Amino acid sequence: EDALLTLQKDPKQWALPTGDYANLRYSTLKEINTTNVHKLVPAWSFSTGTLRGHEGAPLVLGDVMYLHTSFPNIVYALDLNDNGKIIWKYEPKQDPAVIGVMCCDTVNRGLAYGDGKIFLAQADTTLVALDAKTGKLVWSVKNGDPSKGQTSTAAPHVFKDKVLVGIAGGEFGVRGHITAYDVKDGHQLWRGYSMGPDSDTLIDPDKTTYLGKPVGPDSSTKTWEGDQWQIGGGTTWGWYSYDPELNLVYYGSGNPSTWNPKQRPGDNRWSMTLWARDLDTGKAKWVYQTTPHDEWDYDAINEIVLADQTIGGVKRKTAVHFDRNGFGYTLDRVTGELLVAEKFDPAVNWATKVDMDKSSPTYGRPLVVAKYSTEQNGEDVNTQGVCPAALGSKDEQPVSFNPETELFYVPTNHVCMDYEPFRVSYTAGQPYVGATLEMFPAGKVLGDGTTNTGNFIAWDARTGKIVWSDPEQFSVWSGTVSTAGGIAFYGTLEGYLKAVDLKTGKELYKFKTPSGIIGNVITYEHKGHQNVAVLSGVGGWAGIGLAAGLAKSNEGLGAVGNYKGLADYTALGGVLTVFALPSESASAAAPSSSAPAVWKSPAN
Ligand SMILES: O=C(O)c1cc(C(=O)O)c2c(n1)C(=O)C(=O)c1cc(C(=O)O)[nH]c1-2
Repeated sequence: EDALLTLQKDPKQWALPTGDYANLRYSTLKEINTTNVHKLVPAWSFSTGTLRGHEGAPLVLGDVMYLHTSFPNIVYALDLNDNGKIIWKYEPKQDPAVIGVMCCDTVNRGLAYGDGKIFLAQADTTLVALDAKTGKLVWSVKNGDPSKGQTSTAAPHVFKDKVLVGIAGGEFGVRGHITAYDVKDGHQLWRGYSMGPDSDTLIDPDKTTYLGKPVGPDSSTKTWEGDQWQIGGGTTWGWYSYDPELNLVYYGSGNPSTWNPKQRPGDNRWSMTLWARDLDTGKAKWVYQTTPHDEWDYDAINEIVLADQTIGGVKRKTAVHFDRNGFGYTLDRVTGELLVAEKFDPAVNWATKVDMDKSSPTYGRPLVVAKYSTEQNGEDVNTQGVCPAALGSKDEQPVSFNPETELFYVPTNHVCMDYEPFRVSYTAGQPYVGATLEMFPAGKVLGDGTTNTGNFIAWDARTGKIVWSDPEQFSVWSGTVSTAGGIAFYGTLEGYLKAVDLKTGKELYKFKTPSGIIGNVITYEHKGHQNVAVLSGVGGWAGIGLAAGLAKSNEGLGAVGNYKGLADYTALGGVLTVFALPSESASAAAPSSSAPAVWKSPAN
């Protein structure tokens, strides 16, 4: 029996960092709906005590909320019955040297729960299991080595009786892997690398498939020159999903190292790859590489959402993925068959399309436009006006799928770049980047007079079409939740929590929180009433200028110039804000026996 599976079906709680195994980020709660959401008010708030970027979201289990922070990754257990009074606090002791090898701010994407424990993957790659009741350390393991550039930013994911963690450090030549540990005592069960010999990747040459065909022996190593795969990147710092019926885990691997494509001939498999692995053995069932031989840093780590949809009259178990490269992919998650691949950002110009002709030698591959090929233009040549920019048409900020509208709600970037590769040599623990970038609004390339660097869109993954698109001044770097109340919530880099109508995209509510939002909105129920919670705290790659105090336009791996306007709207600081309807409208909307007391001051 899988207790977590039962727990995630209860909309009163938010038990997984992704909401549920499928990563739908959908809630059946509907007390807050299209007609009353404009009345939403902050009920209580909590300063996390750290300043830099706050990604992810708290967990809610019963009357307790578990909250994490940016480095040094403090964990709080907060009492929901007492406006967030601290039940316990855990503060890891970590060597601050790790900050120097974190590429994109000192973010952490959150906690996981299972077997009575709260799991934290610290920046220094230590995975700790804390007693959920007391905060006492139960066990800890080292998953990597920061002196080699290995760090942790992703949330751990508990699937059944295993806790899965990834590794970051693609800009330091780290070879990516995903590792499963036993929730009980932390002993390692399996580790699957993104690249290397079949015994490392846990690929079976005869059984693991790529677009329906077995991959054959040495499918990874033969696409690299010599032993370059050993420093090949393909890190695993995104969100993972799990299908209990198929017993398969889904996730994506990141960019090949270095960013200079000339230095690593070949397809660089299996970087930039969507993976389906057996939860118990780690064995790969299928792989699909979105960007073979990456020339732009289009990591494929973005989440894979498991939604069941009817496509061409056939009911499918689909896997939907919005890649950094600007294509929205729909695959059959049982077989890895490619069903749809279309651009979800109108700016995308590096490829004309993904070849969908099964008889073609380039089947399943993007058709690259020569002008935007940093490989063809070569080293020390500035390839200009490539769309999207390295941070993609979407980065790690997760989408939501709404089963009622059958649409995906997608936080996107609308940013292009100039990209100049240069030669680098590898030294363990030193940056191994190999390109300089400059980023700017996509309108500069499109020539349409627009200056927005984000859009919040609704997407139909059955056809690969944008249904509506709301421009945002800045990239939408916050994750989304959608509800049975007909609303999607997301945050903006200026700091607004927003609610929009699922059908039309019409803005129904906004509230300016204390700092820019790069966290993911969640919703849960407490004492009979629906609450919405979000972490503010500007940072991440988009907010790195503010978070790390950088000012030169091409600093922060090229992001600083593009987002410099943020300083006119917001400043640093981690704060959780919890929203609810005021008591009169809440009772009118949904009569309840329990007292709607969350927004009353403790004095009442
Ligand atoms: O290659 C890597 O290992 C790696 C790690 C991370 C990270 O751990 O945050 C990011 C990236 N790459 C990256 O390419 C990227 O766009 C990015 C954005 C962010 C963020 O939190 O805003 N992290 C990362």
